[in-house]
Amino acid sequence: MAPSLEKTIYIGPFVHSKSLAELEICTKGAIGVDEKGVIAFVERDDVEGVSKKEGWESAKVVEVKDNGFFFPGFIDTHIHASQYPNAGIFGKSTLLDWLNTYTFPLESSLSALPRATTVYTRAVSRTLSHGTTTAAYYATVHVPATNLLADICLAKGQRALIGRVCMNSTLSPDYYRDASVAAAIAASRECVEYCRRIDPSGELVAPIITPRFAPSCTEECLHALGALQKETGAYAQTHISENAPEIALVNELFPTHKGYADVYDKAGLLNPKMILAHAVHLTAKEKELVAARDAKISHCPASNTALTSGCAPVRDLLDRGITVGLGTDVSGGFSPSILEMARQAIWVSRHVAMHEGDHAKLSVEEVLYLATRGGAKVVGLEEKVGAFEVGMEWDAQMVALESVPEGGERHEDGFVEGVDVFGWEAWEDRVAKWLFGGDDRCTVAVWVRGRLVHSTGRYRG
Ligand SMILES: O=c1[nH]c(=O)c2nc[nH]c2[nH]1
Ligand SMILES: [Zn+2]
Repeated sequence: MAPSLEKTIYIGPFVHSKSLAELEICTKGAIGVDEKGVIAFVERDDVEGVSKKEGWESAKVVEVKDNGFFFPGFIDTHIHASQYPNAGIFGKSTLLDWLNTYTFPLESSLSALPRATTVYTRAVSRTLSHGTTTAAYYATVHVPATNLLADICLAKGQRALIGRVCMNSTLSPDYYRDASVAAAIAASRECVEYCRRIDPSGELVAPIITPRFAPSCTEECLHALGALQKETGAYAQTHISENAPEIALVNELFPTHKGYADVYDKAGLLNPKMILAHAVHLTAKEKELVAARDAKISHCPASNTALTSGCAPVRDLLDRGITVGLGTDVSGGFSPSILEMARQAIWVSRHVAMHEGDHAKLSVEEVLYLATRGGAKVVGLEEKVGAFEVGMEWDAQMVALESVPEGGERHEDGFVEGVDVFGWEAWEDRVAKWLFGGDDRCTVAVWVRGRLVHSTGRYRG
């Protein structure tokens, strides 16, 4: 059960997605959030009257300042908490050599709990500070360290799917892999049970079955994980069609299958509760299969560029009715910020458009939808988070475009921390300036289910 909170009215401009193509920008809003962190009303006109609403007379009031607005919390649909220390370290590697050079050694070192504590505490705090209120995490193969990540998310108040990584094939290094299928399943089951013990409602922390990717798992292991997903009703996540040598490897390892997506499908893993990261090079037939199974896709633009994997065809995926969210994919991706991913998604779509035409271009509205409502659909939380509607939960961030420090002043030339606002910009343009020029310095405060989970010195709540 969520602890009882103070009834609060959030007053000021708010921005959220109404649909893929449409943002609502309300320049004078008031949102009432009840003791359970649920949105009780959204007022767009009579803001002055809200404190006289019956039952809300003594509610706390939180106001936006500094040319700011409330925005839904971001949803990171694919992030390796265990790889956070390596963010930005990838050299000129591509996926398969990157895994062996940078990634497996780091992940393996997280068997040491003190090290895992440091890494996971920083990863969760850092993502919260960037406005990420929900994350689908990969941990490592280690059960105690994976459970520790669940503890940290619960304590810090971030919604999280916690994935213990399964990798039993001999392609994984012998210093870092599951000893057998039975051991992989037993360890995964332990993590599922642990998450459900510490958060029986699953409101904040829930388990996610995590075959690393097809080359890391034997066919028998993938089938056993499919069965475990069915038995537990948990979500699942994996990687798919990230780069060409990886796809060639999958075809070599699974010669009787009809391609990468078919490997997961035959294992019972291609279903509405599966999150597929990357999906850069799916064939038309595979996209049809993913759409038919209603599996979800996490678009990881920074990672796909960093590891030179390719440009994911997001417009095509959306046109086919596939649900898409954004993933930082730290540390294939260099940044823990979903705002940065939204920006990168726009850039990648421009590169696709250079070859395929303007239809491929994603707009500001569209990438902000992917960052919030799209992500919420990917993780099955679309009724609860991703927008400001009555009955949804207050997972939100207070954005300040300009931040004049308390007691401080503008620099004499007008310069302040944040995004320069001149005052004459249309609101749509302010949002675009945030998307392209903003960062965590603009994220003044963050709430999950009405609980304040991050704030900076500039928050006056
Ligand atoms: O971007 C990625 N990051 C990983 O850790 C990984 N493992 C398999 N495939 C992967 N892709
Ligand atoms: Zn990944």
